[in-house]
Amino acid sequence: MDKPIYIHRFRYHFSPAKLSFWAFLSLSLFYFFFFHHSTSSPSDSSLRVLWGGAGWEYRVLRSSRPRSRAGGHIVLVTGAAGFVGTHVSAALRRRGDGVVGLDNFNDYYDASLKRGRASLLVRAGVFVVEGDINDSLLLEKLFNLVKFSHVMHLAAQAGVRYAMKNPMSYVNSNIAGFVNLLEACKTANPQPAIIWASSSSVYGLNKKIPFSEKDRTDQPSSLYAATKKAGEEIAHTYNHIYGLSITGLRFFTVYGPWGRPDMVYFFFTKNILKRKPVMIFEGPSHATVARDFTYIDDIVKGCLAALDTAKKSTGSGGKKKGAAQLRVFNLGNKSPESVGKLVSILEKLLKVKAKKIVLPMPANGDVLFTHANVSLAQRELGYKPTTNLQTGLKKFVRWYLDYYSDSGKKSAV
Ligand SMILES: O=C(O)[C@H]1O[C@H](OP(=O)(O)OP(=O)(O)OC[C@H]2O[C@@H](n3ccc(=O)[nH]c3=O)[C@H](O)[C@@H]2O)[C@H](O)[C@@H](O)[C@H]1O
Repeated sequence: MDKPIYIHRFRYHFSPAKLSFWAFLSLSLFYFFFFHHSTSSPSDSSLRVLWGGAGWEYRVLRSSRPRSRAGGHIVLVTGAAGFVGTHVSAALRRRGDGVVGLDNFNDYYDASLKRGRASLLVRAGVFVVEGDINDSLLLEKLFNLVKFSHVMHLAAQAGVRYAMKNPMSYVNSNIAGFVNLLEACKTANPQPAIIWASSSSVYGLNKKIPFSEKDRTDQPSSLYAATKKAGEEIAHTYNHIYGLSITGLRFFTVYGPWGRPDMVYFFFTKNILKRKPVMIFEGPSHATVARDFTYIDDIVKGCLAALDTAKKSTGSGGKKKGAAQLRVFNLGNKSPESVGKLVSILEKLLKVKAKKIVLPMPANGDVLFTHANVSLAQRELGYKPTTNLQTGLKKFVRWYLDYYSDSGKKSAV
């Protein structure tokens, strides 16, 4: 008996070879558009472009959703794979805010540490977009996709001494990148409120201690400090012209687990463990060099409080509708300690005697002393640092030993 005609037609169209071909083609197209499709950025061909596509948009949107629909901020965190950025992103997500991270994963220091932090964030439910704050198209795309209520801007070229080696990286990130971000924020609808990382280094050669927000900041001693000071002036302009609500936070030498390997507490730990010498700088006439070392958990609390107390920006469509909030706060520990004391705490925690070399501080942009007056932050943000250097370093050392324990895989750089 003849088979019905439709079965022949079926066989003709769906022979095993053709079926495999079409299946392969559809899967490739799906994979390409969902995971790999990226948009090119003509604005700067040097920027690595790793964003765009339906899958990427889906991840951005999912990450931006607050846990509960009622309330909950929607925050873009720049520098999310950085030291402070990771801790702040995780804390925001833990309490239920929607968080989208952004980071260019540059190689200023060991990028695998940044990848490790980003993996932590993925597990916490935060998607970190790989891209640069200088990429206007990317920022435009993100602001079109998500109505961010806040931007926590922590992406920056950090480090005081590196500014002598690579000055332009400070200009690119801390000035050009900041302006590019503010341009995107000013045109966004709604305009987000911005909280951003300034630095204790803006006090520069200021001699009055403890440093208060009212003290002079017109004598930066490093290019890093000068770019952060420029950021504060730029913030003033965007607040004044466009009604952006902006809060600058002057961080004082932040340290802790998942910290930055270019900072003293981190590479001194590495050197002590490897029985290599540590250089302790001293000022003229053997003056002690000291810092108001501030533990990361205290900084995170300050960042979240600044975000929670930020008023809305007043502009829309790039136009100011009324005066907007402009603030700056010190976030320090109120309790400076000498670098020598830091070394003696590390020696005890690591149970290794350090090979100390004391030498005059080179003319590298470092200042002798920092000490925060945090009474403004205490009054307005309820900021109250609670971790002393001994306790904070203990937590850092515990993390360090654990993270670098399988030293075959990771090596501190
Ligand atoms: O608060 C800030 O705004 C800045 O804090 C941090 O800068 P600093 O306070 O300079 O911290 P860090 O490098 O750990 O040096 C600590 C001390 O060790 C001394 N120092 C340095 C090197 C050395 O070999 N020996 C030494 O004694 C050195 O003279 C200094 O006194 C951030 O890096 C910076 O990005 C910014 O956020």
